[in-house]
Amino acid sequence: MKAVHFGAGNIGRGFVGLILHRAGYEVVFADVNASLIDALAAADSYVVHEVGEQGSTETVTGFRAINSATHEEAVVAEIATADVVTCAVGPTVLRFIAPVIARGLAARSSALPPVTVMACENAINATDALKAEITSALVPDVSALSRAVFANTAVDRIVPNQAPDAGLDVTVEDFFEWAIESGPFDAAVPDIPDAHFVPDLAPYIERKLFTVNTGHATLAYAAWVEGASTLSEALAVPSVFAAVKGVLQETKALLVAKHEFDPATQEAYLEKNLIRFANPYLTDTPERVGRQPLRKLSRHERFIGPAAELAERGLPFTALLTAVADALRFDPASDPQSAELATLLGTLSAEEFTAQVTGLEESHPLFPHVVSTVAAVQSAR
Ligand SMILES: NC(=O)c1ccc[n+]([C@@H]2O[C@H](COP(=O)([O-])OP(=O)(O)OC[C@H]3O[C@@H](n4cnc5c(N)ncnc54)[C@H](O)[C@@H]3O)[C@@H](O)[C@H]2O)c1
Ligand SMILES: O=P(O)(O)OC[C@@H](O)[C@@H](O)[C@H](O)[C@H](O)CO
Repeated sequence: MKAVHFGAGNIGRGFVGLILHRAGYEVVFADVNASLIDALAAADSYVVHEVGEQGSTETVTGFRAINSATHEEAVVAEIATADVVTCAVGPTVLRFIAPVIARGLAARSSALPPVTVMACENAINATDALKAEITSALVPDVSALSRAVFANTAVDRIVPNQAPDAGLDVTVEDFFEWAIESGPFDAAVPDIPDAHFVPDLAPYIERKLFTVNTGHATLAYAAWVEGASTLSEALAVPSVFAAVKGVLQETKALLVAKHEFDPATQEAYLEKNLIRFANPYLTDTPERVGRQPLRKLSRHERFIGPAAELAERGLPFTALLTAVADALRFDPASDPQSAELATLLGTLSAEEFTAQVTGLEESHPLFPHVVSTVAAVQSAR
């Protein structure tokens, strides 16, 4: 079995590549980072260090690596004969890899079984977004779409940026979860024993994004405001801990009301995540977890997504607004989106900023609350 995986970064090597290798796939990594691809192509193996209470070490072998910027034809040929295509490149990069996948599908023999395509990004229904981009790339002849099965997934494992001297090895937390929707598969689901296949992915992806990622981003932005250099250091500050716990209680209320999760089970889930965020064996930073604040402040993302639904249901969302206020203060020099955010804050009215950045409609019950939050941050600058 062969898998082509776009994005040989933290989650690519430390999660998707590892799990597919364990499942018996030969993994072909495709990435535009020349030094990373050269190192992978020259290596026989890399090591994944799983750290935490259940720490262990695992070696990944049997992979190949192709530079998709300079050797697109080779990636197209691999996709034409692959069993699985995955990606972990970031939601904003899907439109760049889609034309390559489209070409791979067009080159694929219709005699082969369809290839499974799964985007492993932190976004609701990222595979649907990838499929839409692939469709655009195939227009006007979209018949090659029938040579693929597209399945949405929810992936969860904290993989921080790696130490400069780590080489290809990756240090990851010991926890992971990979949920894949089963509906798109007619007969058999792909053979990935560490993944679980579920008929309805929505509760899983929303529980993950609105608990793990909402809490994580709240922690990152509060840590940045606090001047903390690591997330575990910030979480030890009582006011930061309270801010994170506050958003998790609000999103818990939404998840329980919307998906009928058992409240005690959801409480245990959020408590487990507080422990994950404080993992003393991992060094994770506000810069990584807060990266791309404009993406994180968008309509269906980890803050505005749940806050909007809470407002619609008449449930509290004040802790989420406080997290949004902290996000507006995120300004590391390394993050181009935070510079863009600062420019927008300085040039738009609070109403214009709210409409443009969050995508909320003026008539939405959350809109005036976000406007007030933005105005307060603007007047304090
Ligand atoms: N790191 C985590 O803890 C984690 C966990 C779950 C999900 N995710 C999601 O996985 C995705 C990747 O995150 P990451 O932390 O691994 O980031 P990363 O920056 O470590 O890796 C991304 C990789 O994609 C590559 N890339 C960029 N443009 C490309 C292109 N056009 N073609 C091929 N490769 C390209 C980059 O060179 C890089 O190696 C994001 O959507 C993230 O939200 C991350
Ligand atoms: O990858 P992002 O930028 O969407 O979010 C940053 C982190 O919250 C994220 O990478 C988590 O570590 C991951 O989602 C845990 O499963």
